[in-house]
Amino acid sequence: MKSIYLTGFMGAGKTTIGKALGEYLEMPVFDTDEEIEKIEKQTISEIFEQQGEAYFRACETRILGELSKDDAVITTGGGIICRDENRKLLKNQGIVIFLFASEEEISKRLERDETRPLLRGDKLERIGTLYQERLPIYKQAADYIIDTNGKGINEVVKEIVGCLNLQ
Ligand SMILES: Nc1ncnc2c1ncn2[C@@H]1O[C@H](COP(=O)(O)OP(=O)(O)OP(=O)(O)O)[C@@H](O)[C@H]1O
Ligand SMILES: O=C(O)C1=C[C@@H](O)[C@@H](O)[C@H](O)C1
Ligand SMILES: [Mg+2]
Repeated sequence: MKSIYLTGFMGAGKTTIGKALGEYLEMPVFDTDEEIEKIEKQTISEIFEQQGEAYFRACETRILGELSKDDAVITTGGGIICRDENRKLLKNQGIVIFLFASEEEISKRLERDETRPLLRGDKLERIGTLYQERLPIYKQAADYIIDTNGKGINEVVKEIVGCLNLQ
């Protein structure tokens, strides 16, 4: 089958849900952020600090193109849908599932997380601005939308499996 791509805002649970989904479906899982960290031998924060966001975005597009295998779960970085080129790759390469979580839920999940470079400074304000900018793009780039608000990891996995008729 075509690969399953999980998209969504930082903290939507792409990495967490993707790992559980891959186990459930017995499919390999690739995370674009983790692949970039392996290749660059730096954390995402270090790449942003030392090479800048434009460099990170170029790595992200390259990795997305390289991860065009079938039969895999691919979990993406929160900003992947911002580039037109990436949206085309996603559309052509697989099934795109947008993991929705409300701005309030995202703010709660990321309250104590200091690993996201784009949320430095006033975190709630940064989340608010990026969330409003990106929400329509996630929706537009998605084949399916799964609401994760108030749901546990296994519940979300079951919903994805159900909506793809894979159960
Ligand atoms: N459905 C959920 N309910 C409660 N907490 C969740 C849920 N999904 C994820 N989380 C928690 O939210 C935090 C962020 O999750 P995760 O790192 O998977 O997000 P992400 O979408 O991959 O973010 P990023 O775009 O920054 O990579 C983690 O602490 C995770 O345990
Ligand atoms: O939403 C974003 O733009 C990002 C999300 C993370 O997954 C990382 O890709 C990085 O921190 C940028
Ligand atoms: Mg992630």
